[in-house]
Amino acid sequence: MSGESFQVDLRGVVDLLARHLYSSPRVYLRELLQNGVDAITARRALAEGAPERIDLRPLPGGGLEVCDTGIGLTAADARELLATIGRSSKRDADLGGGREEFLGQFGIGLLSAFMVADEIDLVSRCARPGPEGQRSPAIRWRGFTDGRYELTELADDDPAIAVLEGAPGSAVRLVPRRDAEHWLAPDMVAALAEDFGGLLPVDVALEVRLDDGSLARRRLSGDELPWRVAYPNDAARTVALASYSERALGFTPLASIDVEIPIAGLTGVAFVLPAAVAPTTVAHHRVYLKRMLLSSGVTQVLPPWAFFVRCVLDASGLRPTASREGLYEDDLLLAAREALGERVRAWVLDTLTAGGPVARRFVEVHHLALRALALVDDEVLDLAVTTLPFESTVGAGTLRELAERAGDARLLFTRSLEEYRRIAAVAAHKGIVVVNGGYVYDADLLERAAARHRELGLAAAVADDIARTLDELEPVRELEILDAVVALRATLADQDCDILVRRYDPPELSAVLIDDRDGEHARAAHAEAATSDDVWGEILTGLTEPARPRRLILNDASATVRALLATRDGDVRDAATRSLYVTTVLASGLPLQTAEVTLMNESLSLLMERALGGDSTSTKDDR
Ligand SMILES: Nc1ncnc2c1ncn2[C@@H]1O[C@H](COP(=O)(O)OP(=O)(O)OP(=O)(O)O)[C@@H](O)[C@H]1O
Repeated sequence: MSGESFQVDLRGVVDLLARHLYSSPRVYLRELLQNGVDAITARRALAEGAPERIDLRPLPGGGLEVCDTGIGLTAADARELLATIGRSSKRDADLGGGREEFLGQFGIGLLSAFMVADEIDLVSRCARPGPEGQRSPAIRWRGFTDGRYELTELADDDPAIAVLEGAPGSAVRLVPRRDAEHWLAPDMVAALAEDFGGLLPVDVALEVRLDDGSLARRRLSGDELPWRVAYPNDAARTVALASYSERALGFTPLASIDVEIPIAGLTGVAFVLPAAVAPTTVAHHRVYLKRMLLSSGVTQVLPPWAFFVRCVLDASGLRPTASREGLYEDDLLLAAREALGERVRAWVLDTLTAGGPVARRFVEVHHLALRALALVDDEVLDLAVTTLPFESTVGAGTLRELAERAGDARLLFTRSLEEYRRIAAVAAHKGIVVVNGGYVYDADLLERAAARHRELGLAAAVADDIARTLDELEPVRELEILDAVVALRATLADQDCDILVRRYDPPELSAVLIDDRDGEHARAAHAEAATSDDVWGEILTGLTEPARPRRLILNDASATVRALLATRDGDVRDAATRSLYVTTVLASGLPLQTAEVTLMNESLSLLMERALGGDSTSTKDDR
């Protein structure tokens, strides 16, 4: 069998890797810094005290030179490593992954420079001595976008060597590509270097020309990880971390949570957002790998429920993807994500258990997050019962507080906002405690709380719960309005809605609607009524028969309803009944059908005609 190699069109590969792998040309600087840092790491493995410096030098004509005090390259290295795409000195041949101490591993990083440069010109001298102990000769390697390269060994008197200042190391010079000059401008270089390399442990500096013409180094890196700095006390640390969050993330945190996951070589801080965000928000975290910024948009380090924190992390054990803009989804990342989630969760539990101002503020701002978490986490649910506020007919309160208010009675909850609206006004006046379960997560949360905390006496409200809030009329009054009720029922028969009259508070409320389209509640109430012989049974029977899906329950305490029941004008009575029906449907939060809108318009027209027709002349006369 004869082995043949792929024929590769270099121009295509260079273009593909340089321009389609990375999301922005800005990463060119990160790749150059990374090569410098790795070269320095390799050199320090040879000679402990070797200098650790990277100089960024803007060139006249718009180019940029990046000089490092690293291991350097021999001509053979350059031929093998720089001129072979995908070849890296930093890969672990046995394990396939990148070697622990280095940032790079794929052997493609240098190509990213072609996003901003037409030519990469590298001068280098290897720190490793030759076979006879002699100093390695300096080399010059020039690579072009079309895949050509030139490699020369430099004579000791070659002026190109001057840049190395007689020491080992490398100088990479970029000749700007047309239209990409701004990526190489000094301010841009400083901003990129600070963003990517601000936390690097090596000395990265930009060369700047001072007013007197002399050159100076503006240091851009070397900061200790902010969470690793030794502060005089906890308060000073809190202030420093808060101000770091302002600079790096753009907000003053409500709290900060230290995180450490040894298996991933990970340390950092999770900052709690000071304001609420939608639960659908995808959280972006700032992740460093071996203190080089991977990306400020990493989404994979926390579980989705932790949308209320933003992390700044540094990890040595996690692996980057080839574009180095995200993390490779391996078992270690999975374990790290779980551990980080656990850490944030533990903070939530500790904070809520301890109480105090941070806990109060957290519940106030991030109650949605807490509800989301309580849905999937029993321990958080237990705490939520005593910390999370719910809206109810007796005001806002935690479930524990509301259960106390309900006393021996059941603590009811509705599964939707509409249901709550329908039931709330009447229940409030009766002192019945009903919790609004209509907001995001709440219905499911209340169901879970009801099942896990039976001591709360929490139960979903059904139609007969509403029935219990309404008083029967005196028999005399029943008789009095009998004919009127029959007429009213006839009016709404074509709406498939029954009419009943009860007396309840508040008197301003003319009617409530029981909407029981699936009929389940009605059947349950009916069955209950059939087996009970007390007065409730009768009321329930009254409410559930005939079993039309909707029942409009008029309030005999309302002046409007009393007037309606008393009127002898059939047209007005019909129109008023229909418009009362439609407004009650609306007030219940139910959608209006086209037929109902028509009904409303016709009824209102008639009522207005009657009202205006009677008044128009007298109004004039009154003036
Ligand atoms: N400044 C430098 N000093 C010494 N060697 C270098 C330098 N820059 C590049 N090299 C060598 O060239 C090789 C290829 O570099 P390149 O940036 O393309 O890939 P890499 O850093 O190995 O991996 P990655 O694709 O993950 O960045 C490196 O492995 C390294 O051996």
